Order: sequence, then structure tokens, then C-alpha cells
Amino acid sequence: MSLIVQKYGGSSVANPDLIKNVARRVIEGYEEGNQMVVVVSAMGDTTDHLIELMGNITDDPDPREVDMLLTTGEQVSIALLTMAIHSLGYPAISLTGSQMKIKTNEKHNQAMITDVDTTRLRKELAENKIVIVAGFQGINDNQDFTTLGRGGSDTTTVAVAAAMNANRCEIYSDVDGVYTADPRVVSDASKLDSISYEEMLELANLGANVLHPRAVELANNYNLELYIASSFNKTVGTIVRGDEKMEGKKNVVGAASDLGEIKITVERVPDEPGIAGKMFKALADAGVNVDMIIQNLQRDELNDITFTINQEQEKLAVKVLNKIKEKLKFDNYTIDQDVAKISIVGAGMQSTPGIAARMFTSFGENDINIEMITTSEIKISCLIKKEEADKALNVLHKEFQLDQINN
Ligand SMILES: Nc1ncnc2c1ncn2[C@@H]1O[C@H](COP(=O)(O)OP(=O)(O)O)[C@@H](O)[C@H]1O
Ligand SMILES: N[C@@H](CC(=O)OP(=O)(O)O)C(=O)O
Repeated sequence: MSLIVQKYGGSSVANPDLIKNVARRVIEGYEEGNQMVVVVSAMGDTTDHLIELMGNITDDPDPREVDMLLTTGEQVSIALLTMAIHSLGYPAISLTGSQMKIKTNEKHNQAMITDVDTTRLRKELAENKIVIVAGFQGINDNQDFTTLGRGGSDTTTVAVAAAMNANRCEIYSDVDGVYTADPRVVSDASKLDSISYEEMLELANLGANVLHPRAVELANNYNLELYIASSFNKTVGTIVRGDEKMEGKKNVVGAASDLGEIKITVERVPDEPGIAGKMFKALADAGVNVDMIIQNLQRDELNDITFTINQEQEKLAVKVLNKIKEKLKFDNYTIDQDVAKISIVGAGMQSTPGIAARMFTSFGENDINIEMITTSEIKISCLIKKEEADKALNVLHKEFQLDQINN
């Protein structure tokens, strides 16, 4: 008997017919003699709607209450999926994050899983039940509900699969695998048969929301193979696993765009040692995650320091900058929301010269202006204007012939 942990995202349970479809798929696995644990997300855009609703009440909600609100989304879908399985004549039970004892740290809205207690899960499985688990949520030491950050159900799934030492971990959404770029933006994107943890982690971090980055990290830590496929068909999906091939790695395996960042320029900062340290320490102490950074020496011993952060942290960053403005003696800061980060990823690029030059040249030839650049061993990212994001993704896809990746 195998233990299969499956996850169905919001797009797979968006309405009653889709919930019934998921119920039938789960039962198929159960009928084949497997133990089934199924993690589900909130129906369709429920989480977005809850956030919108909250915005009509306050623009400064208590993070504990945000989690109290957002966890309701998953509670609806687990109950409905369980009822759908019951009505087809099969035994099932739904469990919330707190009933499952998915323990997390204190950090509301961005909690990290610290432990999964499998006692209840094992008991229900031993009674031959299909167990439906609420994704995205856990409980902290105060017995308060926490959430894992947007897209966090993938992380719940991998944590449960790892804790149960599952035979398979399958993540289903509305796309039948990991593509070389978002297939909604690049029409000739190709599906990858497999991808390494490190490349998938970069793609996920850089905007490919088909998988939550922390889920990939966890899978890597436990060496747990992931299978990414569609809940709408039976097409073979993509395997995410350790990279066993040392030679012949592709230079570039994928491209991604991230529309969730904003650019902040702090103007005319005195050109003194230690200033940048003070500024970024104040931001870090407040919990602001800084991504790209550049510093330009202007004139009269003054610098402009430009950096990007997630748009959700804009208010927090503004608070910090206003607080340190006088002490650090800078003039002013500006915020640009009209930016997109476009990236290419590939483990083979570290041994291939000229990849960055090809990326920049192809942007130049297509009149796409680059505002900032960052690189690591396996990725190159450029900040450009938001309205050019889709065009830029298509330009890179063509330049690196990603439509022919499987040839
Ligand atoms: N490289 C990629 N490969 C596949 N899908 C991608 C990629 N980049 C972005 N996506 C998007 O991820 C979506 C699936 O993730 P998501 O919307 O979170 O699904 P769910 O709600 O089911 O979890 C797809 O519809 C697709 O548009
Ligand atoms: N419902 C949560 C958690 C989640 O993982 O959703 P999805 O699997 O639909 O991306 C969110 O929207 O963020």
C-alpha cells in the first residue's frame, strides 16, 4: 500500500463541479489501494476576496486577525471536498491546520512550519479514511491560527508528505506541469519533463507561481520528488527532483516575470562609510526584505541608492525611511510602482560565457530599457518597465530557444 499526498490549488476547487472532479480523482487513487492525504487551497479567488473585504474595514489590520480571516477560505473547501467524497460513498474526514497540529513559529501572515504532528492523520488513515487537510494554515504556540504566506498550500503539502514519509507527493493546478515560461504569457512555452530543485527554486522565487518557493526548499531538504500536473486532465506532468546530471545542463531552462516589486530611490545620501549599512539595517530590523540594490555616485559626495522590495512591504519601508531620514541626512526618496523583474534561470549558465550579453542585447534590439540588473550563478534578473514585461518574456524565450528545450 502506498501513501500518496496530493494538493489541489484554488483553481482546481473553484466551483462545485470542480470539487466533484477532485473528489473523483482522489477516489481513483483510493480505489487503487493507496492511502490518500489531500491538501486543498481556498476555492478560486477566495483569499483575494477576503483580502479585499478586509480592505473595506481597515488598511492597518492586526496580523493575528488577518490570519483568523484568511484561514476561513481553506476551511470551506476542505468541508466541501469531504462532503463530495462522502456523497460518492467513500469515507473521508477534513482537518484544519490546528486539528492537524501543523505547528508554526509566531510570525502571522508569513509563518514557517516547525513541526507536523502526524498522530491524528495516522489514526484517520488507519481507519481507512481519505484525509482532507487545509493548506496554507497552521497554529502557533499560543494556539493562534497562522498562515504561511500567499501560495503556502504547496508548502503544507510538502511538509505533510515529508512528515509522513509519503511514497508520492503530487501538486495539481490548472497547468499540466512546469513550463519554460508562464504559458499564459508565452504561447509557445514548452513543458519540462523534469527540473532540478535549484532551478525550480529560482524560477519560483522569480515569479513562476506554479510552485511556492518554500515548498521547493523543503522538498530539496527531504529529497522528496514532486510531481506537478493538471487536475483538469491526465497529461503527464513535470518531475522536480535532485539534479543527477553533472554534464550537459541546459544554459537556460526557463524565464519568469515578477510584477510584485516596487523600486525605491533614496536620493542624495552622503557618501560616507557605514551609511548604506545603517539604512539597510533599519529596513531589515523592521522586516523589510530588500531584493535588488544599486548605488550611484552623483556629485558633491552624494549618492543615490536604489533598491527593490515586495509591493506588500511599501508602507513598512516608508515608515522606516521617514524615521531615519534626518539621522542619515538624505534629501528625499521616490517610489516607482511601474516596474517588473524579468529573469532567466539555468544551472548551465555558470559555465557558459555570454549569456548575460545575449539577454541585454536582445532587450536592446527590442527597445526594452534595463533599469537594474542582478545576477547569481544560475540566474540573471533585469528590472524594466511593467508594461514591457510580457514582451520581454517572449523576447527572452525566443532568444534562448526555449520552445525547443526538449529537443
Ligand atoms: N513556468 C511556469 N510553468 C507553469 N505555470 C506557470 C509558470 N509560471 C507561472 N505559471 C502560472 O502558474 C499558474 C498555476 O499556479 P496557481 O495559479 O497558484 O494555481 P493554483 O491556484 O491551482 O495553486 C498557472 O496557471 C500559470 O499561469
Ligand atoms: N489560498 C491561499 C493559499 C494557496 O496556496 O493558494 P493556491 O494553491 O490557490 O495558490 C492563497 O491564495 O494564497
